[in-house]
Amino acid sequence: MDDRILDIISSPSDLKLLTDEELALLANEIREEIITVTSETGGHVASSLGAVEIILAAHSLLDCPTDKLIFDVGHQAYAHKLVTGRQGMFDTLRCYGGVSGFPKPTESEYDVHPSGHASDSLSTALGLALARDLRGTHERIVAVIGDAALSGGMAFEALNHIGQAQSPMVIILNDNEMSISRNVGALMKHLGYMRASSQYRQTRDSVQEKLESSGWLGNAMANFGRNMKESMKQFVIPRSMIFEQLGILCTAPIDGHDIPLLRETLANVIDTDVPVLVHVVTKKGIGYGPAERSPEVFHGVSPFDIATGEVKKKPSKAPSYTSVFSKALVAEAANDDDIVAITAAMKDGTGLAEFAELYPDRFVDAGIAEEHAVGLASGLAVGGKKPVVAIYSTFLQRAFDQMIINNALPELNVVFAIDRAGIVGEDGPTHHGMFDIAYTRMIPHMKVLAPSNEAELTRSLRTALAMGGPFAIRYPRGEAEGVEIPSEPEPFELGKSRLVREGSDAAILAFGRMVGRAEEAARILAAEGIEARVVDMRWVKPLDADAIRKAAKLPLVVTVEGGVISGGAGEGVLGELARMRANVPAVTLGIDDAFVSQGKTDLLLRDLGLDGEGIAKSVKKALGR
Ligand SMILES: Cc1ncc(C[n+]2csc(CCOP(=O)(O)OP(=O)(O)O)c2C)c(N)n1
Ligand SMILES: CC(=O)[C@@H](O)[C@H](O)COP(=O)(O)O
Ligand SMILES: [Mg+2]
Repeated sequence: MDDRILDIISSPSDLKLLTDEELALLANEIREEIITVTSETGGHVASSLGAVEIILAAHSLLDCPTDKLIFDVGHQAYAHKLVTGRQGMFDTLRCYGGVSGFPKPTESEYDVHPSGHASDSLSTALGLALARDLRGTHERIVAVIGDAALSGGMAFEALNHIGQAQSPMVIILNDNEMSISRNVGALMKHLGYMRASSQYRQTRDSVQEKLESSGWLGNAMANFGRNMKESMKQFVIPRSMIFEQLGILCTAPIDGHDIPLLRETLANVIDTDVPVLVHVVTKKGIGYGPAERSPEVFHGVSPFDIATGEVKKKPSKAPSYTSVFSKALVAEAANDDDIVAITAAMKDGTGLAEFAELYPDRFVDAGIAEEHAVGLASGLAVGGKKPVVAIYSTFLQRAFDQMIINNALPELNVVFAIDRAGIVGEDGPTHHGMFDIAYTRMIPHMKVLAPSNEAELTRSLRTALAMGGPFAIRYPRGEAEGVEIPSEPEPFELGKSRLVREGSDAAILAFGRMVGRAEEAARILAAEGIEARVVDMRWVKPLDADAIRKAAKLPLVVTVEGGVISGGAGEGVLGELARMRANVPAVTLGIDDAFVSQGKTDLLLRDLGLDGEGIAKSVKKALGR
């Protein structure tokens, strides 16, 4: 590619030298770069394509990094990365050791906070604004937030505070009517109303203009037009000004792909002395046909063929855990009318699309609102239903309190289907499901299952629905193990593990996906003359005390789990050993006290010493071999 404007942009201040036409050319180049790179790396294509002009317009007016540009979720910020000195390494996007898919302060001084989880940008923005006010300085604070992220509880709480605090800041609402799938909720309807009424206002104003300038129609008609305008104002304003009622000035919706209009509007409000919301209407995926046509697919996409938009499928030996869960839940729901499935804006990601299709009345998309989703589940359970709440491990962190107080304390029948448990890969530290073992097992009344393969997953769901009470089932992202799935899954016995392999030199007590790795370790060890017993512990809570007692009779006990060691299942085993006064050396393997970076899951597990080789090495070290 010759003579690209992009290649001479080393910092956002370079954008100030460009005309509107040049900025529009740059937007095209950025789109081409995003599509080229993500076709190899995968990534959040549709949201990033939709936010290019917003980012260029904002950066061309702001003086970052002194001024602050904050991104909600951060999945739309690729253009920001490209104009803040990272285009040279942009082809490493989401790769091991490469550029993060989200804003990351340790990567660039232009990245304000580690984005990844939705709806937190406004709180951060207000915090920055209050800190600025206390300092007595005048930097500009701008937050970019999507229409779906704005519906999250944290964003609502922040709006409530922003309206009261009246600290100057600009909120750019990037309204594309989409979450990952179609956006939901009353706020989304309200935004639609604002868009529609603004279109109405434009038409009405232009009609009025024509009427007023037309001698042919005469004054009487013009006055009629004016009267109509006044009466419509009363109709339009009270219903559309939710933000203004909260004390936040709000612009009429504008086209978020029109750089001159964006720049003009932002220039008008950027030196505001009150909070202002700029309502920007965009199209998710704009500039790339396949992404425009299928924004859900191109929200977060694997590598794809640019010409056709077809996702490059890796050969797989097994279905994904998510799709196994999806089918198992549909099968359970066919026999039990009380089952209700709940997602927090992740219908496709959590595999609930088929359920939603088959049982629309028993499916709830709560929006990006994990706390609410879990609270709602509790209400449904009190009302006699059996809610199954499917949420990614990392996002369920948001609903920790609701799990404890609303669900576990009253011992309600709620099943938490915790998808993306453990290392998830390219999304990196904000998305790894490292904490769910710790945060579920500490909750009284909660039972926790960690299936080690797809057959175990179907049995786990059957067990949870049959046994009742608060139940968590954790399973990982990606391909399952390729074992046969029972057509009639048999429920488990409470707190009973499964012996996978016998051995007398050490016992490896493994949880979930780590069972396969432990078996691999046992094979490596066997080749060196060390016989390790491998136990699929199945239950994180209650732990199988018998299996632990038997393990304590061997020279070494090793636990392996795909989450944090601190507070994890291994520490539960240590507790059992202590209670038994067992005098046996024990090692807990898992994720040490650190966040885990991005990259291919197998690579990250290897780094963590949680592949077969790593586990075998730890066993040998502990045995002094
Ligand atoms: C707490 C939390 N829940 C769920 C998600 C998953 N998620 C990422 S982006 C997204 C949709 C965002 O929609 P919107 O804010 O409108 O931005 P758009 O992608 O439309 O630009 C969701 C549900 C998340 N990142 N964080
Ligand atoms: C930005 C975000 O939070 C989601 O889009 C997430 O990246 C989805 O992850 P999966 O690819 O595992 O569904
Ligand atoms: Mg959106």
